[in-house]
This record gives sequence, C-alpha cells and structure tokens, in this order.
Amino acid sequence: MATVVASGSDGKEQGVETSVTYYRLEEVAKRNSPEDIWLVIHGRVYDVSRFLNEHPGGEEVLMEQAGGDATESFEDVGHSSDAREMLKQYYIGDVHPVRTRSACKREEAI
Ligand code: HEM
Repeated sequence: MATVVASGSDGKEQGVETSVTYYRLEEVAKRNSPEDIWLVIHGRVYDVSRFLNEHPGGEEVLMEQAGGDATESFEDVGHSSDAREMLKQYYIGDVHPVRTRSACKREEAI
C-alpha cells in the first residue's frame, strides 16, 4: 500500500489569494494617541493599541514612534525572533506602495 503525500506542488497554499489593505502614511500618522496607535515597520502597518501595556520594552518607546515609521528603532533594539513573530498579531496592512494622484483615485473607486 503506497501512501501518496500531496505537498502543495501547485504552490497554491493559503495566503496567496488574500487581499492586502493599504494605508497611506498620512492615515497612519493620525493614529498617534494611546487609545489608537499604529506603527510602520518594514513597510507594514501595525495596530499596537492593545499591545501598549504588554510591550516588554515599555509603552513609552512605542508612543514615541506612534503614527510613524518605527523600522529603525525596532531594528536597533535587536528584537528576538519571538518579538518578530508577535508582529503578525498586530498586522493590519501595508503602506500604500505608490503615492501618485491616479493611484489614490483608483483606490477610491474600489
Ligand atoms: C509591534 C512592535 C513590537 C513588538 C511586537 C515588540 C516586542 C518586544 C518583545 C517581545 C520584547 C522582549 C525582548 C525580545 O524578545 O526581543 C521587546 C523589548 C523591547 N522593545 Fe519592543 N516590540 C515592538 C516594537 C518596539 C519599538 C517600535 C521599539 C522602539 C524603540 C521597541 C523597543 C524595545 C525595547 C527598548 C525593548 C527592551 C529591550 C531590553 O530590555 O532588552 N519595541 N519588544
């Protein structure tokens, strides 16, 4: 009796078709209060509102980066792979790849 193991040879694993929400930096910048705080790390947007008082590095450092690009400070700390894994829980979308007028119009039309 042979056992055939399907190993996703077509490469269509989950995640391939998922849609991404894009946020403009202007939108992210508004989320800078302790109740509503977003950060950008490596072009991805994270809503860390519910993580503020759980962050082992304290809430102050997150507040300092609120609404902005925290990539450099995140990397400077040398966060562990556990910390990087945690990012997924707070991921809400990507930074809008293009900031041209036509791209914005296209987005509004969707
Ligand atoms: C959603 C984003 C973040 C997550 C999930 C996160 C997670 C963590 C975790 C799990 C630790 C414990 C140490 C480790 O495992 O590396 C930590 C420590 C720390 N984090 Fe973050 N962090 C985030 C963003 C930031 C940002 C933007 C800063 C900005 C400066 C920062 C500064 C620190 C500092 C200073 C420590 C303490 C390091 C130490 O005492 O050794 N973190 N963070």
